Amino acid sequence: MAVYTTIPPERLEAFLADYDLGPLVQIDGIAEGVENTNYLLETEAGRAILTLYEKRVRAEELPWFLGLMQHLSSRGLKCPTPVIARDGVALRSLMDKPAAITTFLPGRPIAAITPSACFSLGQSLARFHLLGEGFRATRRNALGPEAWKPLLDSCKGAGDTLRPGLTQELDEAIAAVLRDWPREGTLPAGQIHADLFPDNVFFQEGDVSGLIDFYFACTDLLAYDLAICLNAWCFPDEATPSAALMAGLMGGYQSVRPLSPDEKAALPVLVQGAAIRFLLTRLYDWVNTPRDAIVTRKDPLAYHHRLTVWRDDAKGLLHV
Ligand SMILES: Nc1ncnc2c1ncn2[C@@H]1O[C@H](COP(=O)(O)OP(=O)(O)O)[C@@H](O)[C@H]1O
Ligand SMILES: N[C@@H](CCOP(=O)(O)O)C(=O)O
Repeated sequence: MAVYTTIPPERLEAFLADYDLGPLVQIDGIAEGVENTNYLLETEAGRAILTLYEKRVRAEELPWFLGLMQHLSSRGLKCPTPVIARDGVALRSLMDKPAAITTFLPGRPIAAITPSACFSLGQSLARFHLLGEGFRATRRNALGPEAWKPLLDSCKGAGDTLRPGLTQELDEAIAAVLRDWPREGTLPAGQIHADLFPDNVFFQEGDVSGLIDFYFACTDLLAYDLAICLNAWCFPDEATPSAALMAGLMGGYQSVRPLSPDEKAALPVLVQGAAIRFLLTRLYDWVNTPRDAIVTRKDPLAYHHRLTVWRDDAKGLLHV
């Protein structure tokens, strides 16, 4: 569920009066998503998404996220763009929470991941990276390598209840990955999406029709974004890697932005880092989400499987 805040009709009407969208035809709460409250708005001007930003997104960072979306969509990336109100401002307040309207994107997440879907995803990811070049403001990755050990420590050994020995194993894996992590300035960096999972990519007739959910986006290594996608898209049963899906993703990406030899050489450590990052945030949520919460907790061990696979032979699997 992702409707944490309901809006009385008179508050909505007053909010919409600041826009040039015409009268409201219909409003529906959107069940998908976990972080924010999302509504599908239908006005005389067409469809749009109304988002009320809930606790986990820091209000002071919203101008950066909205600015990046505006920058990328105005340069042709298929992603939501903030709708500007009559006073020229996109980020507003509704029900005492930050709120914004963004454009609606057609399409749906893909039902079954195929090599050609991965190719199309790779192309979109590379375009994101190239088009992000002109967006100068930066945002540090709050879930980057230096955050992993504190995140593990904050779980206070709870991982061992999911898998005996997991805490120590992760402690050692983090240390090993940090030792090999590319030094600052050695690989191309820029704006990355950082959470481009299958639920955040819409498809129409087999091709990507839109990228959504920019609220983990940050400034980091471009190849790390590809490493996140290799984890999220190329393990169809959550444990076994698919060579065909990886080839599709790598091929699509490199058809738009070829990786440098240094980026290729770093990919084995970047995929391990990406597996650790999602394992840890899922573990944190596993420990800290009340059992009766309506949100479905995601399985941390799915990323332990991936980490094991990468540690075994990332170089061979990725052909780098
Ligand atoms: N621009 C958009 N166009 C169409 N649907 C959208 C758009 N943005 C969000 N949605 C819908 O809202 C859902 C939740 O959005 P998302 O940004 O993933 O929320 P959360 O940040 O809460 O996880 C998506 O799965 C999708 O169905
Ligand atoms: N993609 C992350 C969780 C973040 O969820 P989202 O709904 O905001 O994309 C994971 O799978 O662990």
